[in-house]
Amino acid sequence: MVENQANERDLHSKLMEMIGRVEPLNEEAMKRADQHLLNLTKPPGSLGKLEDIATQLAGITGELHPDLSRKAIVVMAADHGVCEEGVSAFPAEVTPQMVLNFLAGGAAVNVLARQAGADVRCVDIGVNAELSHPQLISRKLMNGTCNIAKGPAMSRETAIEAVLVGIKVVEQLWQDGYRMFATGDMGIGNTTASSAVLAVLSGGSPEDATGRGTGINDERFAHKMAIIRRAIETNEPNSADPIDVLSKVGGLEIAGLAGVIIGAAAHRCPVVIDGFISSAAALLAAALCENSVHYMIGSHLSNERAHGQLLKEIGLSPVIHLSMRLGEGTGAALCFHFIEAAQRIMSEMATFDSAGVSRG
Ligand SMILES: Cc1cc2ncn([C@H]3O[C@H](COP(=O)(O)O)[C@@H](O)[C@H]3O)c2cc1C
Ligand SMILES: O=C(O)c1cccnc1
Repeated sequence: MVENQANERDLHSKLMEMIGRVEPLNEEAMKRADQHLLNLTKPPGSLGKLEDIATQLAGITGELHPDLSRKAIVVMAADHGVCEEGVSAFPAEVTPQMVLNFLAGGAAVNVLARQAGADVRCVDIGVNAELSHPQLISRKLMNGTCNIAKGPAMSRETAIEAVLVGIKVVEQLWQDGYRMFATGDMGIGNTTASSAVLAVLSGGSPEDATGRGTGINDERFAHKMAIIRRAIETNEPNSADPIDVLSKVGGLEIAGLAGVIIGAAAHRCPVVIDGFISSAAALLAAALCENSVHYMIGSHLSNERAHGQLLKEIGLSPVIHLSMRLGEGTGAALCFHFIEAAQRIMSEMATFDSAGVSRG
C-alpha cells in the first residue's frame, strides 16, 4: 500500500511536469499571421474558419508557414468492463478484431488517412485479447477496464499511467518527425464511459449526456442511461479532480488520448480532436491542463447526441458537419484537408500589393 502510494506520487509528479511544459500560444506570431491575412486579396475575414486555423497554427508553432506535412492519427484501443451490462449494439470482441483491421489498413480511418497523407498509429492500451503485430504499439495496462456500474474502472495509479502512455507515444512520434497529431479511438462500450465523463465534468444529467453509440434501440438506450447514472452514483467521482473522474468512470483509451493531447501541446504541435470519445478525452485534458485547449482543433460535429454539448464545454467549434458517428479518427482525418487549405492560403495567395488589387 505504502509502495503503491509512493509509485502514484512519482507518476503524478511526472504528469505535472509534462503539464507544466504546455505554454500559452505565441501572441506575436498570431499578430503577424493576422496582418498577413489582412494583406491577402480578399475582404478581411472572408475565409472564415480557415483564417482562424491559420492564426492558431502560427500561435502554436511560432511560424507563419510551419511544415506540418508529417501527420499521425493515434488510435488508442481498449475494452470496457461495462459492456457486460449490454450498453452497445456490438459485442466486445469487435475491439480486437478492429485493431487487426486498422493494422491491415482496411478500416475507415485507414482510407481517410491515406487520402489525407497521414499515418495511422494504433496503440493497444487495454484491449482484452492477446494482440501482437509488428506495427502495433503495445502498451497494455489492463485487459479492459472493470465494470463502472459496479466500481471504479481502474486504479488512480493506472489512470495516471495511461495518460503518461499517450504523452510518451507522442514524444516518440515527435522524435520520428511527426509535427501534427490527431486523436482516434477504438473500444466497444466507450461512448458509455465518455458520457459518464461528460456528465460528471459538466455537472449535467447523465441522461442528457447519453447517445446511441453504435446504434442501440430505444430499450437499450433507456438501459444505457440508467447504467451511466448508476456508474456515477456508485463511484461518486470528484468533478474537481480529473484523474478521479478518469479512474472511476473513464476508460484506458480515453486516458491515453488525454495524454496524446497534452503531449502534442507540450511539443507545440496542433492536435486535431475527432468525435465524441476523443472530445471526452479533450475535456479531461482541458481540466488537467488549461493551456492544452489552445492546441486543439475541433474536427467535426458527430451525430452522437451530446457531442455539441461536449464541444461547447471544451470551447471548440467544429470545422465539418457530415453527420458522421464512427470515431477511430475519421472526422479528424478529414479535417486535415481543411488545415492544409488554411496553410496554402497563407503561403500561396497573392497580397493586394503583389497583385495590384485596390484595398477597400
Ligand atoms: C465495426 C465497428 C467499427 C468501429 N469503429 C469505431 N467504432 C466506434 O464504436 C464504439 C463505440 O460505440 P458503443 O459505445 O456503442 O460501443 C467504439 O469502438 C468507437 O470507436 C466502431 C464500432 C463498430 C461496431
Ligand atoms: O463520435 C464518435 O466518436 C462516435 C460516435 C458513436 C460511436 N462511436 C464513436
